[in-house]
Amino acid sequence: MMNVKKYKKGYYMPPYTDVSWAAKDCAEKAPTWCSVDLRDGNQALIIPMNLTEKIEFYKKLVQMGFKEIEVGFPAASETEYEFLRTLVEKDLIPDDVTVQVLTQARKHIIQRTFEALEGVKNAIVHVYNSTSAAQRTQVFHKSKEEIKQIAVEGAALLKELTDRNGSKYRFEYSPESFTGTEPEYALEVCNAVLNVWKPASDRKAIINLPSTVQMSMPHVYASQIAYMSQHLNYRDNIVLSLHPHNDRGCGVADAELGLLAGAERIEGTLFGNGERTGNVDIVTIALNMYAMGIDPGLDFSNMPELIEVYERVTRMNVPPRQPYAGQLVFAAFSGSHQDAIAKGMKYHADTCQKQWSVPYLLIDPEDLGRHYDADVIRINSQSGQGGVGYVMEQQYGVCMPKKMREDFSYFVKEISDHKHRELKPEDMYHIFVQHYVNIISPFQLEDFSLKKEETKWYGQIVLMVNGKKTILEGSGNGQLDAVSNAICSTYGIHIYNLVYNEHDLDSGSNSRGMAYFGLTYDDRKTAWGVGVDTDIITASVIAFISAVNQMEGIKEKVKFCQKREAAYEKDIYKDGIAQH
Ligand SMILES: CC(=O)SCCNC(=O)CCNC(=O)[C@H](O)C(C)(C)COP(=O)(O)OP(=O)(O)OC[C@H]1O[C@@H](n2cnc3c(N)ncnc32)[C@H](O)[C@@H]1OP(=O)(O)O
Ligand SMILES: CC(C)C(=O)C(=O)O
Ligand SMILES: [Mg+2]
Repeated sequence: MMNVKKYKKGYYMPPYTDVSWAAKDCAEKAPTWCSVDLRDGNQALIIPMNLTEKIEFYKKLVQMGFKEIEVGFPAASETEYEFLRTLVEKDLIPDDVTVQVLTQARKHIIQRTFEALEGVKNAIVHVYNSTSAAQRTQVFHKSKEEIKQIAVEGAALLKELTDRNGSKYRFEYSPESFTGTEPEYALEVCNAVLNVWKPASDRKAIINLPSTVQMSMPHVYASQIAYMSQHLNYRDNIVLSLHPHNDRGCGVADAELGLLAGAERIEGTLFGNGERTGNVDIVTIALNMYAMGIDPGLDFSNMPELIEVYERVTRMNVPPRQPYAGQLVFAAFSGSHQDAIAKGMKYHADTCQKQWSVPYLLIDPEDLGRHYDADVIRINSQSGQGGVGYVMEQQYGVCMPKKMREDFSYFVKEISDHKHRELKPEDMYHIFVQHYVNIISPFQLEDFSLKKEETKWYGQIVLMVNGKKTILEGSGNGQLDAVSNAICSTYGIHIYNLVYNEHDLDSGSNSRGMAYFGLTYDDRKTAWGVGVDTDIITASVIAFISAVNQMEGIKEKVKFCQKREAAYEKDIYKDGIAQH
């Protein structure tokens, strides 16, 4: 049974702060990114990554441009410890990359962490303890003062061990469960930690404010961040960091508003892996910036490869609607979207647009290594002629006349609807060929030979008509006209309003041409046919005959004519002698 009375707000609004941050429309530059895939992401996996998998993921993060990477919780397990040792011993930490390690504020855990760090040049040692009202009461059974003391002692030990081994490690403190902590108290604890570290401009401390569990609307978290930003001591020597989780589905909103409110750094994971509903998805925040013209400083140009590595080593899936990354996030199935995208792409190509503004596509999928043909315009029963025409043109160089595209797209949609599935480009091409190209019943072209005399063309057209060889005489203003006149007058076919188009299919001396014919008959019906040949006149004749063959009732009409012809012949050649 659901019982709403069981719940109340678990967060605390901060005392009034300057809210001018809320008037900004977006961050001015990218924050410092810190990937916590190998720690927070890893600790949430059903099977945490093994050493080999962690190394592969780590290398990918470095390759993408991460300069701060939380590589693990070295005191947690042998694998975690060994991983950091491997990075050191195999010299896998570039000079411009800082590895970060997480530790509880407990002496033996901190000591073990420092053992793992032996030989690391640039490190951030990240210590945390929970400060929330719920954890103070239920988990630690300690007063506010005692909890603050845990943080202060942990901070002091970090400083002592760092000073002792002569390294210049940077420090990070997280009041874990910050979002369930009274802001004034979180501030008091953070300031107490900072008083131990006394950060300087050349060795800034990181204060990381996690929405360990997301509890409020994003502007509340942002107000908490603004409050901390405006009241922390040593503010100029602090990097204010966010660590949003996603319990209410607002991780990205928390991060974006938190940046406006004063934060400078974001801890998150690729595709939002992490505890429960995950950590904030760095891909989304970074590409949201990219889409606004802000360089995120991370490289996502081969998203398919990134996804492949991520899915393999974490055994997680990137859902199809995951922003920027999911298989379907650039796909348009619906007709009006496809039409606008196809026209937008053409506009961009024709006018050499520098600024991306194609309708329905927030960014250019090709920037992420995705392809228009395979990823964008996809065909099902919701699609329209714009999309169908686009795919046929891009994939097969088939540029149908506009009216024919309409005819073809309805045909394609109907098939998709009845089969109840998406149609791939090869399916459509197959339908196109079967339905329009070189249709041979009842008429099949065998040969034609026409000559021009003065202004007119005369000659013979050899056809198989329902399998019977038939020679027709024809004349007309052009060769096509001669063929058309011969067939139409012999079989009583009335057509008007021809639509004709042709183009090269391939290049080179042996190139083939494609010709299209649309014939209007019975006032409103149109039949379409297509011919392909190295000789464009032959292609056109085939297209014409194919279109005639597509006319409704043509088979019956031709059969009737053939029967009448046979009867007539029987009549006049009765007994082998001509009667008239
Ligand atoms: C929100 C986050 O993601 S926080 C990070 C969480 N990640 C992980 O925990 C993954 C790695 N952790 C581990 O492998 C283990 O927890 C270890 C090895 C670090 C420690 O294991 P254990 O010693 O068995 O202790 P455990 O983690 O259960 O902690 C329990 C004790 O530590 C105390 N404790 C927990 N966190 C902290 C902390 N951050 N600082 C100080 N004390 C802490 C608890 O109050 C409890 O104390 P008690 O025994 O006096 O009741
Ligand atoms: C360790 C801390 C930063 C954490 O992961 C969290 O609070 O979510
Ligand atoms: Mg976390």
